[in-house]
Amino acid sequence: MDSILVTGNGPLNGLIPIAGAKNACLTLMPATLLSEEPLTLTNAPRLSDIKTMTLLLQSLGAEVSSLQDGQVLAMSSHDLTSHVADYEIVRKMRASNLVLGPMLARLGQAVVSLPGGCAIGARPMDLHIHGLEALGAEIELKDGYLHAKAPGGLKGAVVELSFASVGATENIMMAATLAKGTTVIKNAAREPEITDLADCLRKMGAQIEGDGSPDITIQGVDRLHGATHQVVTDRIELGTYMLAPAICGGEVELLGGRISLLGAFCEKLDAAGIQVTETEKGLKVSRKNGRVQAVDVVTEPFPGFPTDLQAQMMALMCTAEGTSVLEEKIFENRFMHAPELVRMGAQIEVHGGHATVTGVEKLKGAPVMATDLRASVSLILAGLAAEGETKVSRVYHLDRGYEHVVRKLSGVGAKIERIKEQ
Ligand SMILES: CC(=O)N[C@H]1[C@@H](OP(=O)(O)OP(=O)(O)OC[C@H]2O[C@@H](n3ccc(=O)[nH]c3=O)[C@H](O)[C@@H]2O)O[C@H](CO)[C@@H](O)[C@@H]1O
Ligand SMILES: C=C(OP(=O)(O)O)C(=O)O
Repeated sequence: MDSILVTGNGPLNGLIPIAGAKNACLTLMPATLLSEEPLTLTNAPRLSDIKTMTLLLQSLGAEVSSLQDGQVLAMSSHDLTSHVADYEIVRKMRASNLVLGPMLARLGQAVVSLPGGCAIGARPMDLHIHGLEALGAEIELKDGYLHAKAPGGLKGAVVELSFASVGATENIMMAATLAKGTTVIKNAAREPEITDLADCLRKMGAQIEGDGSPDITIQGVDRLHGATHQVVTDRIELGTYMLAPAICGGEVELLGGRISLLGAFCEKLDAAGIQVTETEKGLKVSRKNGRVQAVDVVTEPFPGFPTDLQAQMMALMCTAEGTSVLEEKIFENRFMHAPELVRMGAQIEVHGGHATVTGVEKLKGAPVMATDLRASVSLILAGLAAEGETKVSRVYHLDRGYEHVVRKLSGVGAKIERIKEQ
């Protein structure tokens, strides 16, 4: 298993290109199942999760080719040969569940392994199931698989989500594009990835309004056609790399970045003493002056502070002036990075869903272990600001969501290398 070796090396300066969004691409790819005609995605990120989704779609009979160094995904679902999403693939990646809505809509049936819990939380699928049942699907759990069918086709309905789940909104929205009549999703998720999916579906002929607001209306159509779509910028990769000059000093421009993608994250950076300026090419980030100030953070659905940036923000707070409280309201077990940061000299106390961080002058390098995707990058950020060497093991988590981390960070002056281990 490979590891990443980081040595604290002072301020960072230069440019970092931001990739297309993993979480957008993982819902855009299953959208190909809605049409017999080809769907081409440009600006796809080169990540292991994208490879996993490629394998899943191929196992269903879709053709998926990765062109131009993986940045273009050319997909066709003309002849689907299976409607079963196998446990062996689904267990590797929860987002596999996003084939459920499209397969049900196109084929009238789908068998999808229930993903089960993961390190950050239990993550049930009840909202996906209730939403699809409201559209007329019959769903039962057998042998660990969701068996879904809609023999008479799906019918539009009003679906009120008790929580603005990203995945449930995506599954229901995709299914509703081919349902008969009108579907309204109330309390829908408003994340930029939802709007990106709606944009792509509209290019395929879907009739969708209201994405980006809590009420999305979908007028079902008989069929969708092919399209080409550029994947939106990855706001989580963007936010992660914005924190690099915030932690280390210096000035970094994030190519492709936009403030509108970041919601409350930018407001918190401003309050912490970080300057963010929109440029023609992206966002420029530097410290305003002096030490970063402690700020309190509560994770919430978009446009609130994203849970996927909580671990990275905690790394910043570890050396801020004062005490901050980070409250995790989306996932019940998303503080596993805290004990690893403590090994680097951070002062953090976790009580339930709250972590209290008292800033120290300097972190110290240490061997640490990545426990999930965002935890792994938070340890790298902390390592960049620490004295000495930090070795982050289990970096396969990192490969799920960050392409070319070593190249991108060494490009702005960081001392970072990947160590290949047998
Ligand atoms: C591939 C992808 O896009 N992943 C993102 C997506 O995950 P994902 O779509 O899984 O996240 P959700 O918005 O669905 O989950 C948010 C909360 O709702 C709960 N819930 C969800 C569905 C359900 O049927 N029942 C239920 O109780 C979950 O357990 C969790 O506590 O949004 C999360 C929240 O922004 C991000 O952290 C993930 O990076
Ligand atoms: C939690 C994440 O991903 P997933 O939903 O695929 O587990 C993430 O991207 O931080």
